[in-house]
Amino acid sequence: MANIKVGPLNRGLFITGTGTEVGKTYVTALIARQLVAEGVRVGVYKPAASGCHQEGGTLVSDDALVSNDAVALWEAAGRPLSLEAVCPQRFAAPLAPHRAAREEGRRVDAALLRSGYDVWRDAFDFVLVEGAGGLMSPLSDDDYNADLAIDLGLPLVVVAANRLGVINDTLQTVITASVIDSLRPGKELRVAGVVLNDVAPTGDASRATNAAELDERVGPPLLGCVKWAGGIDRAVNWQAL
Ligand SMILES: Nc1ncnc2c1ncn2[C@@H]1O[C@H](COP(=O)(O)OP(=O)(O)OP(=O)(O)O)[C@@H](O)[C@H]1O
Ligand SMILES: C[C@H](N)[C@H](N)CCCCCC(=O)O
Ligand SMILES: [Mg+2]
Repeated sequence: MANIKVGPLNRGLFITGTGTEVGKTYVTALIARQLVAEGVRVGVYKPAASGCHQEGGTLVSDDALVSNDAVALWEAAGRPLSLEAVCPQRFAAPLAPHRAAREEGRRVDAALLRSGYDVWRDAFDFVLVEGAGGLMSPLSDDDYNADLAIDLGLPLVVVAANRLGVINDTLQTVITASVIDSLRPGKELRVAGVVLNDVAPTGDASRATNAAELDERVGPPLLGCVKWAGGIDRAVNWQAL
């Protein structure tokens, strides 16, 4: 009997990006809706969100704070569990979460960043985790997004904004992931692929060639391209990445 090598069960993806406002939420919601349509029980997790708004009344605690990202992910996944479970740590200032927390005299709870994933991992077929900002954006006082992705053991999908500069931005992110052991000895991060996303209805001349450039220059596959207000332009088996 050939010894069948069973690889680690890929139970989810960590969605990072070439930065903030590149379409991580938009693309993650597209993936969630596709998986739901395929009958997959999808979990969605936004470990920490900043730039949250308050729902009515005065801001008495972060209970009143709502993350638009969390709402978009929760709706796309069919309203699993609760918004609180989707995003347990919410802050108001449009800053990196650790800074937004400090503005409120609080700290991002590094342990909760990790433990908040458990309920999703244990109860759902596949979990989509959206980071905050890019791979080396701080999450807590002691964590970058990369640190959480390492500890959750999930492969990365890099959402890249389809505009001039995307080649550098994407290569920087992908190369950083590939050499993460130089920052975190003994650790590794795998980039499952890149999604090129139109972040505006119209764009610059580079839009015509960015996909071909990334295909040629970036090691991990270009999984798909997303037009403004569109879907992913090809079939992707997200669970097999
Ligand atoms: N392909 C697209 N079509 C239509 N709207 C888009 C598309 N990509 C992004 N957007 C919109 O652009 C804005 C920024 O996108 P999004 O919120 O997904 O970025 P993000 O990377 O998740 O940002 P953050 O770092 O704050 O989480 C949002 O209003 C989003 O709905
Ligand atoms: C507020 C914003 N929309 C994001 N949620 C947070 C982006 C943090 C970026 C930090 C950095 O890399 O400079
Ligand atoms: Mg987002």
